[in-house]
Order: sequence, then structure tokens, then C-alpha cells
Amino acid sequence: MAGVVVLGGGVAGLAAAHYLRQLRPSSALPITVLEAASSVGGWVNTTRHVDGTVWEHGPRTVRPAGQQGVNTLQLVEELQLQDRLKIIPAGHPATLNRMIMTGGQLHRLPTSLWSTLRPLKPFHRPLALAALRDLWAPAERGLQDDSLFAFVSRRFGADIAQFAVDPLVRGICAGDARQISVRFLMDSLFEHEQRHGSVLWGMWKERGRTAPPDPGDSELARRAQKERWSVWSLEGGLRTLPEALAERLAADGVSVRLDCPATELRLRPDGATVHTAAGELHASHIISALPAHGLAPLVTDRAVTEPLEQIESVTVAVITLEYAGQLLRQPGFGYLIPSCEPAGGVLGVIFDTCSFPQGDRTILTVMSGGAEMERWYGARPDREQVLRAALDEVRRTLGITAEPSRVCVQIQERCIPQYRVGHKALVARLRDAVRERQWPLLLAGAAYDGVSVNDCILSGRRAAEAVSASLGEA
Ligand SMILES: Cc1cc2nc3c(=O)[nH]c(=O)nc-3n(C[C@H](O)[C@H](O)[C@H](O)COP(=O)(O)OP(=O)(O)OC[C@H]3O[C@@H](n4cnc5c(N)ncnc54)[C@H](O)[C@@H]3O)c2cc1C
Ligand SMILES: C=Cc1c2[nH]c(c1C)Cc1[nH]c(c(CCC(=O)O)c1C)Cc1[nH]c(c(C)c1CCC(=O)O)Cc1[nH]c(c(C)c1C=C)C2
Repeated sequence: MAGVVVLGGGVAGLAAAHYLRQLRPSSALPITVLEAASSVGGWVNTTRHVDGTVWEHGPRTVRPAGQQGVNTLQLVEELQLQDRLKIIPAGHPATLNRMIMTGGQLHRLPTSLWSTLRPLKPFHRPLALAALRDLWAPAERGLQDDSLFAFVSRRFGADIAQFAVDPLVRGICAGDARQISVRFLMDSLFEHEQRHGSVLWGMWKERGRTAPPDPGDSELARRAQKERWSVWSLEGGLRTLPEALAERLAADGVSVRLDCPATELRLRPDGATVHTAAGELHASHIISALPAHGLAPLVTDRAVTEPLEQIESVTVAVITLEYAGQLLRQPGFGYLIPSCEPAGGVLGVIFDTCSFPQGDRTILTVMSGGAEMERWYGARPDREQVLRAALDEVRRTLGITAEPSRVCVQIQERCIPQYRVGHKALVARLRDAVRERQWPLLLAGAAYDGVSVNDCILSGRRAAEAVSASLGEA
């Protein structure tokens, strides 16, 4: 029997293979994961030093919230990782102190209703007034999409767009809020404007209609809700998750081939052939969990490659700075820098050892570039220049002048997809083109339906369910 080939061994691909094996426990269905790199995990990438220090170069925390969050916690339980969880509860300084830097000063983002009623720097007016503006500001009805910046400026004022949404977009997709789709982060708020003319009025009219996420039979998800977890990670860093998935796949008879990039994909309604340097594989179905720019060159049909090429990803420089001693005056998650602030291309700084202390050392992660990489560092970012900008930034804002004891600079090429205005329609057009050709190809991963670890895992699950349904009775 022709099996299923999963392209990509990031979290989405590994999750897809895991869920498919759960749905099809019999080894009569061969499942193969092809991974180009020499290890699994994709952008989930932890360095573990021999002295026990852990550095994250990609994601460092996962949210338990929402149905996606519940799904990942179920997976954590299935992989028996619950005893390795590191939890940050609501109220921890890392959840309370998410900051914005302007003019070299750090400002806490509001965390309570009270703080929205009084003037709060860098905003010029109390945030509650900005919210009230939404009640009388004219709506732009009949839009299919808009940029996050335009939407928030219209409803809540330019102040909020400039000092809250612009840095938030940088801190989630390293993108430009003037280009990113409102549906990426504020789909339901946008729908309220479209249906009711105002976000607040829409929230009031539709109150009680959205059910809280169902923890199902997950004891862990129930605990997360009861104990009000804000975010979590794992001992040994988040890399522990893809490693555990790969171990489980091996135990379940799924073949994970490392250093084995797919080089070409031939798709027909009755199956597919995948080319690799080591030979061809025949499959009944393909799950692609590749970035869009990784899948596009494998297929030749323009109706499919054209939308794939439009889903572009930005490059982020991730600079890890490790210092001896405790150097931070103000604890917190870290801070973001609005695009109007001249900061040498730095997007934000994470205070890693505030969330998860690691002995008597301070570990910071500086993230730079993103949508502004070329503007600041040119087409080929120079590591030295990137490091210099990071050190300048932590000296200027945090007053840290000490030499770091260890440093790591990674230029992560095309690591975060940009959901620009029209993204949702673009993905629908792409999936329509695949459907019209009756190709047995499912699309999972960060390029389509959400970039967080949770979104990617859920996308793998949905792809596995679709393949299993198409294979018929188990
Ligand atoms: C710096 C950074 C910080 C982040 N922070 C967070 C965070 O705090 N919380 C959060 O939830 N999310 C975070 N994310 C987002 C999240 O980590 C990613 O979106 C997610 O890991 C992507 O997973 P994926 O499996 O879709 O893709 P990828 O990780 O890109 O995996 C795709 C895999 O496909 C392989 N591949 C490529 N081409 C081929 C080929 N031809 N054949 C075979 N294999 C191929 C690649 O080597 C890779 O392993 C962050 C991302 C980055 C980059
Ligand atoms: C400065 C660049 C970046 C920082 N983190 C990321 C980038 C590009 C990537 C990223 N961070 C988060 C996610 C997942 C989003 C999700 O839906 O769960 C991704 C892809 C988490 C996150 N980080 C910040 C926020 C507000 C969130 C979302 C919600 C949450 O986890 O509670 C803020 C933040 N990110 C960065 C900094 C310095 C920062 C500071 C306040 C870095």
C-alpha cells in the first residue's frame, strides 16, 4: 500500500505524522517524514550547554489559551511530558511587565482596568478614552480585509496603533502593522466593526456567544484553566517537544528521514511521487508542512506556485547575550520597540532569565530586522553589525555596559511568514487550486492558518484528519 509522506519535520510535520498514526494505528499504512535538516524541530531550536544553561533561538513560551492551546496540552499529556512543564502563572512579573520602549524609557503596557483610566506613557490620552472613540468613529463597512494599523487607527486612534499595535505586530511576526492583515490578530474585532459598526457595540451585542475553550478529557488543560497559567515551557527548552514527538514516531513505526530534502513533487489525482537525492517515494497523500517558499519550487503548476510565492517570510536576527550576575533593574518579559523609534533595527528584547531563572546569570535575547531587515542591515546582514546594534540597545535602554560572557548571533532566514492584507483570501485561492486539480495534498504549518506553535500543531492535526477521512474506514 502506498503510504503517506509528510514534508518537513518542524512541529507541524511531526504533529501531523503523530496524529495520523493515532488515527491509523496499523503499520499497514507507512508514514514517512522527510526533513531537510540534520535534526527535527524546524524553528523550535534550543541550545543546551554542558553547564546546563539553556538558550532558546526560536519560540520560548506557549500559551495554554484557546482551543489550540488545549490541543497542545493534550499532546503534552500524550507524550508524557507533564512532569517536565515549566509554568508561568498569571500575575508573574513576566506576564505583568510587557513593556514598550520610547526615548530610551520603558513603559509598562496596561494590565488592569484602572490603568486604562489614567494617562499612561507613551500614550497621550487614557486608553479608556481611546476605547470610547470606537463608539462614535465612523465604520468602514463592506471591507474584506484591512491592515492592522489602519483598522486600529480608525477605531481607537493613531496613538494606540503607533505605540501598541505596531510593536505588538513586531513582537509576534516581526512584521509591519501597516501591511499585516487585521485578520491575523483581530479577526473578531474587525468582524464586530463590519457587522455592528463598532467594536465595543459588537462585543456587547454578541456577549456570551463565544464559548470558553473546552478542555475535553485533558486533565492538564483543566489544570491550566484552574491555576490560571499564562504561558509554559519545558525543561531542556521547547526543543524537548519535537524531540519527544520524534521518539514517539520512531516507537510507532513512523520513519523520520533526516538530511533528506524533497526536491520535486509530482501530484496526480490518484497519488504522488516525491523525489529526493536518495530516490523516489510513492504516496497516496502528501502533507506539506514546509514553509510556502519551500513548497513553491517543488511544484510546477502556476495556479499553485503563484499564491505560495506571495506568502513571503521575513528574516530575523536572534542575538543571545549571556552575562554573569543579575543585571536587570526591572523584572519582566521584555520590551518591544515601536517602528517610529530609532533603534538600529532592533525589534525587541526578551528577559529570558526573568521568566525562567538560570542560576546567577542574566540571559537576554535581542531580536532584530524582520520586515525592516534590508533597510537596516542590507540584503546580507553582517553578524558583527547586528551584534553591535544589539549591544548598543541594551546599553542605552537597560544600562548594561558589562561584556557578555557568551554571545550567539543567528540570522534566521525567512523564519516568520507575513500574513499581509488579503492573506485569508490568498490561502483560500491556494486551497481551491489544489482541490480543483484533485491533488492529494494537504497544507499545514505556519504559512497558512496561524504562526504560533499551537497553531502549527493544530494545523498538523487537521491535515492528518483530512488524510484519514479520505482514506476511508480505518
Ligand atoms: C524567532 C522566533 C520566535 C518565535 N517565538 C514564538 C513563541 O514565543 N511562541 C510561539 O508559539 N511561536 C513562536 N514562534 C513561531 C513558531 O516557532 C513557528 O511558527 C513554528 O515553529 C513553525 O513550525 P512549522 O513546523 O510550521 O515550520 P518550520 O519550523 O519552518 O518547519 C519546516 C521544516 O521543513 C524543513 N524543510 C524545508 N524545506 C524542506 C524540503 N524541501 N524537504 C524536507 N524538509 C524541508 C525545514 O528544515 C524545517 O525543519 C517563533 C518563531 C521564530 C522564528
Ligand atoms: C521582537 C520579535 C519577536 C518576539 N517574539 C516573536 C518575535 C517575532 C515571535 C512570537 N512571540 C510570540 C509568538 C506566538 C504568538 C501566539 O499567538 O501565541 C510569536 C510567533 C508570543 C508573544 N510575544 C509577545 C506577545 C505579546 C506574544 C503573544 C501572546 C503571549 O505569549 O502572551 C511579546 C514580545 N515578543 C517579543 C518581545 C521582546 C516581546 C515583549 C513584550 C519578541
